[in-house]
Amino acid sequence: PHHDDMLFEERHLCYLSLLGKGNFGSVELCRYDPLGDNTGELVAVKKLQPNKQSTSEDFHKEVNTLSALKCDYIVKYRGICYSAGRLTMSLVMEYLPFGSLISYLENFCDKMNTRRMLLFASQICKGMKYLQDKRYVHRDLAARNILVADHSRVKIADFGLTKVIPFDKEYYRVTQPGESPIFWYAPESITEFKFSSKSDVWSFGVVLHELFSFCNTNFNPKRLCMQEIGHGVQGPSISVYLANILKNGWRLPAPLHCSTKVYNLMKQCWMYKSEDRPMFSDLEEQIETMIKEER
Ligand SMILES: C[C@H](Nc1nc(-c2c[nH]c3ncc(Cl)cc23)ncc1F)C(=O)NCC(F)(F)F
Repeated sequence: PHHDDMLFEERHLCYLSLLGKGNFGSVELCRYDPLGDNTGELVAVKKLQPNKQSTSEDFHKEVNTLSALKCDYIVKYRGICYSAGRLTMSLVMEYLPFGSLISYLENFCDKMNTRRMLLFASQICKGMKYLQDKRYVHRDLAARNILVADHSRVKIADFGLTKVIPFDKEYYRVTQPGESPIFWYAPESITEFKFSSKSDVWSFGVVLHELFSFCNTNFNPKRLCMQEIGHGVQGPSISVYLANILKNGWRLPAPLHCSTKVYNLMKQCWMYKSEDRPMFSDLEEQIETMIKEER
């Protein structure tokens, strides 16, 4: 582990509440209180329950991924907590009080405006550009995996599916899809399990759609795609239908009150061929320009 990681002693980690569950285990809100006087800091503790989907090797990979990332727009890794007898390990991260972007948009809808959405979008671009420069592919970029630090700062989180692209390739190919968020996936990820920074760009376009739909559950990507595919389609054939409608040019419709310029940004991210999609640096420039033009 890196020199500035802390080793958290389990006896000083006080459980406060369950924040949420993933396909790896759960994330709990705890107070790290070595003085025992409730003055300790709040932390988010990711407990690993090795199951069929994720093993402790995956866990170590996530620790190595997270501890190498130092960016204002990526959730901060704080250290590790070994449980008694070192049977299970926990990943300790900073706690962001406003929670995921999904819950933030539901709770602070009235605070949202185009300017703030574009600010959040540019910060996600900055975080993704940082990841891309380190040849990381997130593979699960979605509003549910963006955390809100305060009313003007968001951070990318949940690096459970992140992979490093081999030095001699431009993409990462996974073997089997597992629990895939296919409605956020680029066509080449659905049909060939290929992941690259350009497939992350596609997912970023879907996050833009979620942002500008105010994460309105009636317009979430899964529901809109299933409406188009037909609710009668079930199970693994959904990805075949989804790949087909995307190949035939269907895309998520423009969210209500979304400007043409913002929808064009999404459509650039959803170009069928990955090489026709912009880089995160291009997207960041376009968004910065749009922020300046916003009154
Ligand atoms: C499984 C965990 N789920 C949840 N986490 C939090 C949360 C609030 N504040 C937080 N601060 C640091 C962390 Cl790591 C999580 C939270 N809130 C609701 C959840 F359902 C999670 O990690 N979700 C991915 C992401 F972090 F991106 F939201």
